[in-house]
Amino acid sequence: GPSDPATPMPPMPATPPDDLDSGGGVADPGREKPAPPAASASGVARRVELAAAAVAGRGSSSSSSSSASYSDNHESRQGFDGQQSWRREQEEGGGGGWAGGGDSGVPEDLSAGRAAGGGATGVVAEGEGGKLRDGRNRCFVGAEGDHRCYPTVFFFGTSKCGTTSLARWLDHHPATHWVANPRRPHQIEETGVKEAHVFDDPPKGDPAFEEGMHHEKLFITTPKSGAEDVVIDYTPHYIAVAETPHRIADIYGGRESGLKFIVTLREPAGRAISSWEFKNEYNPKKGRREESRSLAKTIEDGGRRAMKLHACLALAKSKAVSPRDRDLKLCNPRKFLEVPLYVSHVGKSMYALQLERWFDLFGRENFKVVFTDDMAVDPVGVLEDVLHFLGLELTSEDESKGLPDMKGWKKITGMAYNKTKSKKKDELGDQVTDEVKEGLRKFFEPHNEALEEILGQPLPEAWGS
Ligand SMILES: Nc1ncnc2c1ncn2[C@@H]1O[C@H](COP(=O)(O)OS(=O)(=O)O)[C@@H](OP(=O)(O)O)[C@H]1O
Repeated sequence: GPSDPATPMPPMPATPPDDLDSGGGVADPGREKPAPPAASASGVARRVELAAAAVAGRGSSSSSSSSASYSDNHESRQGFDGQQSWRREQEEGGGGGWAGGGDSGVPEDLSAGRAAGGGATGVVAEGEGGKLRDGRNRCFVGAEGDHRCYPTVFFFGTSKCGTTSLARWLDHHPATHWVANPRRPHQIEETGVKEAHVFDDPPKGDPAFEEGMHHEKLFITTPKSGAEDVVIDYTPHYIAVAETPHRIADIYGGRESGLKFIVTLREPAGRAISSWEFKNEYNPKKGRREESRSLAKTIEDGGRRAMKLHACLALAKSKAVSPRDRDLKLCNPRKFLEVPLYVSHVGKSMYALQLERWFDLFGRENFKVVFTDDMAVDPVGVLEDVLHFLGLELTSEDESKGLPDMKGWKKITGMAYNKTKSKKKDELGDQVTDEVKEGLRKFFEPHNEALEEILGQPLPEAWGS
């Protein structure tokens, strides 16, 4: 992995400050995507009420700061800057938002254009971009006449596996569009990558985000896009949350839904250490480090917990427990691993346990697995592979279908993000001994074997001990 000095890494000219999160929606100022199609008269069925547009117009001003440490940090639910103003607006009934009138604001039937909820109006595109599980169209036309499509691609790390780099590389392709974060509705109008967090955990006690409101969240966070575009929900943490694949399947259906998934994976010991380093940071809002355990303690705790989860999953298999009961009840990681799951450094590196849920629901064939190792060695090749998986090309003469030349891509993929600073590595280096690293790698050996089996492809050689 990239922490291994023997592995060549591309130059990292664009390393952002540590606190620049991958969810900040940092748009590349030099890059403009071609405008998505406006609603054409022929593509328009009828006007419907779209409360979402009202929400989009009243984003919280406090949440646009790029220095907000946001990435990988939501389970804490404390001190989230956008949340308070959001809730206040909900309580005040501000502007007939999607929660207005006791209705979610999502039209009951997008394709039929039936009115629902509060004040704004919009138009529905008929029959483009496929259907959701309940028969609604995946694409619709917003209040301002712009065309929007729900995502059909989910890109979830694991975090610390180079997800930010790959997402930002992909963002340079003109056909990619990114789902915004429902707690930061202003992001809908921004271009650029942001972590969506539509299908993971609702903040506790906020009625606007209670369980079961994922459809509504998706509806308000869907970016301007055409049916031919690739709309991506990028949320590295999804892999860890057992509820997430079930929530997605409830809306889209399973294997037959046509959804695609991108998953980046890194040698698990290296990932666990990077995750521990990342969280070993003083959080001024909390007045403490998010992760205060020593690395050794993390490994001991995490290993013990992870093995219990492993045993539960084996039991569920032997008793033929349904995937839903297994994931949501019997073997929910929250019962076994560290909560918040963001500090489950060992548990989140047990990729097979997590991917099994996704493969069961959506089919292995719909997943593109990217090894971080390959991103370091052949970034253009990795990106091309991912783009092909999405039905896209690196280059095209048509500016809506690719970049004009390879030179652009070489430069773009030479950028690597979220590298742990050497100052921090030095500070924590005493704990990251060869012995600890070797111990961790040994621990993960059987899990890597399980991973190789469910992936049906060999793991990078560098993962071996
Ligand atoms: N191109 C490329 N090739 C190989 N490795 C890379 C690349 N880009 C980023 N990185 C390394 O990935 C780590 C950050 O991963 P993420 O962006 O997923 O982190 S985060 O979860 O979004 O915070 C982080 O690892 P550590 O430095 O070990 O912490 C980065 O150095």
